[in-house]
Amino acid sequence: MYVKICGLREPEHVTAAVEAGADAIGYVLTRSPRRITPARARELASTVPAHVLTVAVFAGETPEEIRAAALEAGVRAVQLHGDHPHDDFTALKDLDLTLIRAGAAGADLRCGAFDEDLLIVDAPRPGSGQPWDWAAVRGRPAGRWMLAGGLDPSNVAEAIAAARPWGVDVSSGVEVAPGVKDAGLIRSFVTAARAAG
Ligand SMILES: O=C(O)c1ccccc1N[C@@H]1O[C@H](COP(=O)(O)O)[C@@H](O)[C@H]1O
Repeated sequence: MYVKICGLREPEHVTAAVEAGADAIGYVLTRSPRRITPARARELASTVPAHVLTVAVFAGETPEEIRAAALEAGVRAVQLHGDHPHDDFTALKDLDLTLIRAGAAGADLRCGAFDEDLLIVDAPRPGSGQPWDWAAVRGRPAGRWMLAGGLDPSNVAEAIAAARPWGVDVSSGVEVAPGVKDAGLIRSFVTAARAAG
């Protein structure tokens, strides 16, 4: 089970995620209580070992804005959340970064449909922490896809059993307040996801 922990802002939480065995770590560079600057993301990403994917999260920015911020942040992947057209992915292809497409269950659920490398199937409101009907997508997404939206250490096993994803992605569910992560919750989430997967 591939595990991504998103919305990290503090070095101790990056360390907790890496030590717990997370496969990917996300930095939100778009409008959100978790937003950080590309410079801060670079600082946080600089300590992350090469086997962990560092991801910059965007929602609605232009390919030019995404390109500039991702290069400044020095990440290994970009996540385009929401209604980004196929052309936005094409425009970023030459960056040679892992491309992640993220959207709600109404979108095209074939990983690779927009030339992306990974797909995230999320709740209608990203980063809201609201659980949704995970079982509704069971058997529908194809390829390397992560389930997101309202996951936490106590429900991730149930969500995995319901949707049968390739991976899981969490933000609010490992926080004690919006934008404030908790190292213990991060560790519990990774452990629970791995045990269930
Ligand atoms: O986390 C955010 O604030 C955010 C803002 C804008 C786009 C994406 C965002 N995060 C993504 O939302 C889900 C996690 O949601 P949840 O909080 O666990 O319910 C995940 O895909 C994040 O990458």
